[in-house]
Amino acid sequence: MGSYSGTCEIVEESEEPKLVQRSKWPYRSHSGFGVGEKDGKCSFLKMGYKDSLENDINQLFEAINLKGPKGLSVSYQGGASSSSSKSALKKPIPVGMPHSPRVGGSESLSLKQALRDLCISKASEMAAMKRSSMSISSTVSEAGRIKSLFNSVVVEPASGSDFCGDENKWGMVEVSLVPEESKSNSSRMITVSVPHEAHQSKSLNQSANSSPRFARVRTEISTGSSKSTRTDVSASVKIGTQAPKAELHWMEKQTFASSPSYSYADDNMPEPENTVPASNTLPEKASMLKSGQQGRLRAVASSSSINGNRVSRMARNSPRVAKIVVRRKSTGKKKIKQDSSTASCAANTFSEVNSSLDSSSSQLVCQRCHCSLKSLSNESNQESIRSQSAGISAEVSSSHVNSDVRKPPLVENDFNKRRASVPRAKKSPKSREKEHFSPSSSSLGDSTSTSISDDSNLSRPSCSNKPHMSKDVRWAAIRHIKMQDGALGLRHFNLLKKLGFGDIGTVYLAELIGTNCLYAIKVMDNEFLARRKKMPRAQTEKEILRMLDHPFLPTLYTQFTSDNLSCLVMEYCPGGDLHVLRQKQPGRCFPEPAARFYVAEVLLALEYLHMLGVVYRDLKPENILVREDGHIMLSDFDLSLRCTVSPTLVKPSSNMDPARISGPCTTSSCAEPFCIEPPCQVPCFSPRFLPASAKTKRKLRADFAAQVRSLPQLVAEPTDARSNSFVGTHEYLAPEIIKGEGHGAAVDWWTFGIFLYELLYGRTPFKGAGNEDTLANVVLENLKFPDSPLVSFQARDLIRGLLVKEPENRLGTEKGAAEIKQHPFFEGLNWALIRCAVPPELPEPYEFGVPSMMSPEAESNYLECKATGDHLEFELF
Ligand SMILES: Nc1ncnc2c1ncn2[C@@H]1O[C@H](COP(=O)(O)OP(=O)(O)OP(=O)(O)O)[C@@H](O)[C@H]1O
Repeated sequence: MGSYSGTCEIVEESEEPKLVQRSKWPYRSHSGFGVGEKDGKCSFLKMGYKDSLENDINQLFEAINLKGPKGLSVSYQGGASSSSSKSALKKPIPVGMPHSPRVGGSESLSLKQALRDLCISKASEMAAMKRSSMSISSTVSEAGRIKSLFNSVVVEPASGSDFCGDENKWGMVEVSLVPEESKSNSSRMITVSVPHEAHQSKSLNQSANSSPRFARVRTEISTGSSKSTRTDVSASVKIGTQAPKAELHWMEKQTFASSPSYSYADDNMPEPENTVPASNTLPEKASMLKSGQQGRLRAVASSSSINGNRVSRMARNSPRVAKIVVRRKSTGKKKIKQDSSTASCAANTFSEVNSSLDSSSSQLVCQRCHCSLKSLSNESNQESIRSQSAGISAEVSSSHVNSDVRKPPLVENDFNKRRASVPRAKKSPKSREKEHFSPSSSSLGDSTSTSISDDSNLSRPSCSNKPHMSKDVRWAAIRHIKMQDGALGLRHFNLLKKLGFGDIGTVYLAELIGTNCLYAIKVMDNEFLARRKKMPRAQTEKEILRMLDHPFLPTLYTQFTSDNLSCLVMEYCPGGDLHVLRQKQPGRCFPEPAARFYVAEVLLALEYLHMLGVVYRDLKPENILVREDGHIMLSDFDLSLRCTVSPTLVKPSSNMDPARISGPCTTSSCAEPFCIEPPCQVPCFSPRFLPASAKTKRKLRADFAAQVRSLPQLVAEPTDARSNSFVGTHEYLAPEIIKGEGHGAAVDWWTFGIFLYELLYGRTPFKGAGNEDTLANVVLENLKFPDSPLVSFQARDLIRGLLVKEPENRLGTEKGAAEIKQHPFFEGLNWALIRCAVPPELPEPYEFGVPSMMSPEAESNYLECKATGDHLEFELF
């Protein structure tokens, strides 16, 4: 058919094999290969132009004469006609070159005339042909698409396999993706077009599955000789050696392309037949890709997910683009599992990241192994990288397939390996330590069910869930020990001092050995708790501590069980508690500004707890610890009540008690905050006369506050939580608890009022001679304020609003902490920045750090647990 590569043939549809056998028209692929049809072997036919023309005409005559207008089929034929399938004939086979009749202009007139006559006389056939030509046009675009991808894939016969014929191997060939230059240099390559769209590849996949002959296409994209990103794509290309069409079948073998260093095999996928081993795959092409030459096919993982069941990949070719989107199961684990080089390579990558971050990071030097612990800023950076990798919504653009590295979660893997190699013998033989996971979690189940292995702990460090402490080196210290020894136990700590004890345990100051990091460890004897039926209290405390992430609440770094002792490793507060601190104040009470500061921070902590569905119930100065920086930390949650919270929008009630919304001296003619006008009934601290402008400003602020109070309020605190437990401390018990009427979050506002009262006056308001008297006073006695010390009207007004005996009328019951925050006692306070405010001065310098009485060098600490009455005593010896 002349020298053109590619032919457009009009062939008469035939179901008779013999007719097809007669049709021996050669065809040529544009690469110069011809495929004969009979024996299935490749034949390279070259014909002279004239011979070819005459042969064509003869064949045409023969075809026209022999066949009636049963229907004509037009086919861009990639091979000789096949008798195998009628349906197959209906689909044109694309061949990648222009199609034109081979009839030229230099033939003899008689021949031309004969042809013309033939055409005229066979008008009916032409009509049929016209109908068929419509299908040609509709299929040309598809053919073009197939052609484009066909061109992008170079088919090379696999070693030992015959492209055309090896029936034993079903005509399987290896198709490798190579740079364009490689293709042009190869004289044996056949280009194959692959449809662009995923659904097309899917349909082709189906059709190819039913075809007997197909070629497997394996693509490999390498980024370097040593570190290769390999994308194995299994494609089946039905070559038209027996049927006059080609079908393509693409099946992604591997979808992992997040790093150029990965090599991966998927267990779920059957190994393709006749695939070339990875080592045989085009190293020179890999280097070409590396040097910037664009491969014919570039893999784009557009949205692959390691955890989900969806992995998408886009294969691009420039300028021809082929997209292959494959949905398949998770592959992430396997890539790590099955290729250790992957892990090591990624570890290198991470070490590079680490080194780049080192300069800006604070370091903690481990005294034991002399390695440095990076601050959490590094950890969080790495964490973000890990999570990016772990998420594997990896999109490796075609232009960045070699450089845009998605890092895998190899640190975890690395750690897991190290952990696996940590011998159990490293642990103390007498300790039976069981590690628990301590991140804040929305899960509120029991600790055994929520405890997570160390692996999970490290892959998702607790600090990542506690942003306000994310820079804390104590996280890094704990994690370092865990990575080093696999699990944390009491043996890792030097217990330096007993800080105190309560109903369910003893709290020790402890140093994590080799890190200079101090912690408060609450040690609880499980046997003792079980015997005294206090296990639920311990459990409640653990669960709540795990949830917390707030500047005025304790951070739980980790928890573990060691020798049947439950240990909670928390933030250490060196400033003592407010009860002790108050005793040290002149007059045993705090100045009002200091009291205001402390209650404000406590209010924020309570508000946060309420929003988490925790009613604290045990507010008292003993449970308010002072941090090193002077800010507070609310501790001790074993009496807390867990409940659900359903945020509601509360409109202002029209008949609100004026006492609850009173501003500064609202009933007085005086606008002074601390005036001595009779209606205020309180002496002022120091009479001041403000300039008119200040008065105006104050008035405006009061008006604005009133307007704010009149707005609807979103309440996200428990308003209907109920409990009948008799819990708390006598002097702090709310009337509804004493009366056993059932109580809810409002009890915290009662205790908040008692707390403020105690800070300001140095004693609680209803204290009696004994506990019984105290309880009776709480229920029956009216609130009274002593004459001294002097306390502002606003403070007393707030206390009055809080210590309302009926909980439904109590300040805070309706709108929670927001209602209390708006009280004039807190006017001008910047709630959002109070954590940055300068705290009240401590009465005397506190001894921060390690007490000298106990040697930090004492490495062999043992706990002795003594139960004396209802109390546990743990002693060091
Ligand atoms: N993080 C900490 N930092 C410093 N000291 C602490 C810390 N936690 C607790 N303490 C001290 O330990 C003492 C006992 O702690 P805690 O009250 O939590 O034990 P408890 O058994 O829960 O007590 P309770 O009987 O109130 O339930 C406290 O009074 C406090 O002084």
